[in-house]
Amino acid sequence: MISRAASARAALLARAPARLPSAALAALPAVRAPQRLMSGPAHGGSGGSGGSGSGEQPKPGPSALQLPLMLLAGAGLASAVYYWWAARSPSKNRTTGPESAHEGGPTLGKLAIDPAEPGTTVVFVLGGPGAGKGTQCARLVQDFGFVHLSAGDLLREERNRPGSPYGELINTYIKEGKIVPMEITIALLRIAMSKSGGKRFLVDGFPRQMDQALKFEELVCESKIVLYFECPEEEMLKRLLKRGETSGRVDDNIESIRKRFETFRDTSYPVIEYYDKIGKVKKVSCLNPVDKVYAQTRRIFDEMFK
Ligand SMILES: Nc1ncnc2c1ncn2[C@@H]1O[C@H](COP(=O)(O)OP(=O)(O)O)[C@@H](O)[C@H]1O
Ligand SMILES: O=c1ccn([C@@H]2O[C@H](COP(=O)(O)OP(=O)(O)O)[C@@H](O)[C@H]2O)c(=O)[nH]1
Repeated sequence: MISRAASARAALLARAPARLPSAALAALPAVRAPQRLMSGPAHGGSGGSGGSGSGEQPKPGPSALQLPLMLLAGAGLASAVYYWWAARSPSKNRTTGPESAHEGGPTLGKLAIDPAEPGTTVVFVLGGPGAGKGTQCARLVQDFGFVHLSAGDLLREERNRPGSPYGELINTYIKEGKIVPMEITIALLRIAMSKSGGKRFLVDGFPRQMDQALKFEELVCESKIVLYFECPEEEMLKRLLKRGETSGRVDDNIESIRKRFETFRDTSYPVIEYYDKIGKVKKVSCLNPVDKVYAQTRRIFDEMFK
């Protein structure tokens, strides 16, 4: 089992995109704690992730020339955070900044990525865009007392935070269906985990890329299982276009949806394959009404977490 896992991991890493280029470290802002943590079905039973569309502040789109420059700048900035972060790491499992993460509120630049408390349970909730991850998570929160953390919601909150230097970058990545550099997402997740005070987490929509999975598990916590909501693209497309009628999300439109599907196929699905090879994936078909999907999901949680 271990050697199969190791070889699967090596193969996937070989397919992972190259690291971002290095750049100078910029001064980094305070990260506000997300509002929906403990019970707030971040996605809402009917609106799903679209719920996070409230407060959506579409920004003027970049021109064709600006876009690659913004992506490059964003990548460089995030990369700088990563290298700074890695360079200061005194041990493999713990990365500590020069000052306390709690000094004057957590900041990305000063953030200490502490491992999660012993006894913490993390379930990664994966599936294509619009499969129904958020909808099912909201039900699980009610019945099993998990804290629901949607990585997408956390990124949208950070994007909307006045003064965030990541706002434009996050917005561009989301609109383009690309994956925001993991340094930002892992930091936001870790802050949300510690602020929640909880011990059991549904980490929804993350990891979307193999290196994110490995880094999160190295720094924060191993996942207990991976709940995979399987859904054909045509069904997800229908659901997303419907959600787009009210979500106000910058990416619930046909152009962005196509790009998100491509990213899911090429970059995120391999994460599911990796966890499947090591026996961690629990697959649920989403091609049924919400209640029926939930009945199957619930059975898995009854067995594992009751
Ligand atoms: N089983 C289902 N059948 C029909 N519609 C669904 C189902 N599950 C979710 N939806 C709807 O599809 C859309 C996407 O669901 P959501 O939970 O937001 O997906 P995700 O979090 O995976 O993007 C929402 O509008 C939601 O109400
Ligand atoms: O770990 C994550 C989670 C989300 N996203 C970005 O946020 C978007 C929306 O993700 P979310 O999970 O909210 O929505 P879904 O695509 O599942 O409907 C994605 O397409 C990515 O651009 C990201 O970069 N990293």
